[in-house]
Amino acid sequence: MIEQILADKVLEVQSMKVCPYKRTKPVLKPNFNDKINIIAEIKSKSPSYGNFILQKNIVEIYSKYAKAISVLTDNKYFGGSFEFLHEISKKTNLPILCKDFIIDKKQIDWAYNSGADIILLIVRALEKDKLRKLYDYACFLGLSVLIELHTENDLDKIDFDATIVGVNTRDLDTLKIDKNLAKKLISKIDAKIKIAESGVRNRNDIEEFLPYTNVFLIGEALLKSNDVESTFKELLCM
Ligand SMILES: O=C(O)c1ccccc1NCC(=O)[C@H](O)[C@H](O)COP(=O)(O)O
Repeated sequence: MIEQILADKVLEVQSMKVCPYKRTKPVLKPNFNDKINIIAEIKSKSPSYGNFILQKNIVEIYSKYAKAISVLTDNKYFGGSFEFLHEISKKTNLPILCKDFIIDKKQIDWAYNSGADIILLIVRALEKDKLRKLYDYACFLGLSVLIELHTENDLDKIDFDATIVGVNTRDLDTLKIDKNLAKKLISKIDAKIKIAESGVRNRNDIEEFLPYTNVFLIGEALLKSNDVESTFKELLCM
């Protein structure tokens, strides 16, 4: 799956124009100092789930309970766009994570100007040198960077001091969730902020990861909920 996504991304990047937006607000730094911290994700669809029906007041609810909002900007597989991120950034005071398959500086410029505060770099998607260059460029713009790992091999590509490191429980080829592999990997990371990403659906999943981290990137459980506030309360143990 990931090979196809990346091949499509190369074509998308080649046809990218200059971003029409100009960033006006300062870049926000995420704060994950609560007992449980949720980065709540907005996407219209995903390859593993299908289509989501987005509630009208979703940004408002997320802003009440989450510590940051993750916005998918990939269009083909997740139904997102930079325009969508730009609109969301105008409606919240939370830091925004631009979640995309970033392979080029141009995408970082779009993320920055559209209002993102954090970008995602997926280690599996990048050569070691490219990963470092994109990381340095995002830092130069003042953005935070979430470095995403899937396997232990990914660790070999990180020769810099990554502050925010996430472990995605979803295998990018099969799309299957493996929480045990993720827990093993997360315990090997020495980063200031560690994030458990994907497949966190309920309070039990949170409890399972709490010995390893207290920051969670959650999309599906919130997006398919009929009562998003109650789902937040369950996940946050309120
Ligand atoms: O979610 C997918 O189907 C997917 C497929 C291929 C590559 C990436 C994919 N997901 C990206 C993510 O990392 C998740 O959107 C994010 O961690 C939230 O996960 P979830 O809570 O399971 O929606």
